Amino acid sequence: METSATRPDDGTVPALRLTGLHKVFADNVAVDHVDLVVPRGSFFGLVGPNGAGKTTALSMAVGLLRPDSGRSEVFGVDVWSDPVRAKSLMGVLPDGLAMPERLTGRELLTFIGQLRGIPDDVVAQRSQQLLNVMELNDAERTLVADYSTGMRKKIGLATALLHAPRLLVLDEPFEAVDPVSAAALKSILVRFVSSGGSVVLSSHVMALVEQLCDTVAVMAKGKVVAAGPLGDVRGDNTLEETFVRLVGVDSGDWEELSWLAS
Ligand SMILES: Nc1ncnc2c1ncn2[C@@H]1O[C@H](COP(=O)(O)OP(=O)(O)OP(=O)(O)O)[C@@H](O)[C@H]1O
Repeated sequence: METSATRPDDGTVPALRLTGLHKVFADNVAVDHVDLVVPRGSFFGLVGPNGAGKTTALSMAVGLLRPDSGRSEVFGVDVWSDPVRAKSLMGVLPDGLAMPERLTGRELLTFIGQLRGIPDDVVAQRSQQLLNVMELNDAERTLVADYSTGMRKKIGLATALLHAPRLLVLDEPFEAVDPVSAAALKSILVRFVSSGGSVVLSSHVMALVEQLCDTVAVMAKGKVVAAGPLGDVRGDNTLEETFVRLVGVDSGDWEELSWLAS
């Protein structure tokens, strides 16, 4: 049988392929046999309500959380059987990224660059450029421990980009990022895709996904309920309308909160 170690990347394998990915926490099925294909060169948006399983699926996809079953391949390389090679191809911004808190932004980039085996002069040059673009220059002498949530997202994205990956997997990259920084991040990601990179991001902001992404998947209760090119998934509706139709709205029992009425 052909293995990921031998399968050549002939230019047609997808950037990311999830096959039968499954994860149960106690008796809670967080991700339920998910199949997903992220075409190379696509800007892929993963949406779903709170608790749908997005973070769990992405964590398994990038090798941070071991699946109960199923597999994840990055450009044909199995993330769990060939993690070093798979991780060299992708940059990851996980949810709640744990970072060495007692390093400054520049020190963190230098540290990550050394771990990645990138030559020192290249790390220094790329770090400066990333700090500039992320508008973290003023904060380069600030310890990560003292960064705001949005600044942590930005330095996290910088660490994900440092080794020039071919695929970026970003869990809620715009959460807590101010509009000016968000515009800068968007333009970095758009340029990354237009130069041949592939991006997968999760978000709750439908307008942002519609603006950036050409391909989307909607998750609900651990399953993928729709996936494909944005235009096919939303049809003549907005993504938000499609999302609400697919996921359903549970408006709850307002009577329970009658004490709120003045
Ligand atoms: N480490 C864990 N231990 C136990 N249950 C977990 C764990 N991580 C996630 N879950 C559960 O798995 C389900 C999916 O959670 P997940 O965080 O993947 O959803 P999500 O779609 O990313 O949600 P959100 O949009 O709120 O971030 C939820 O029911 C959650 O409570």
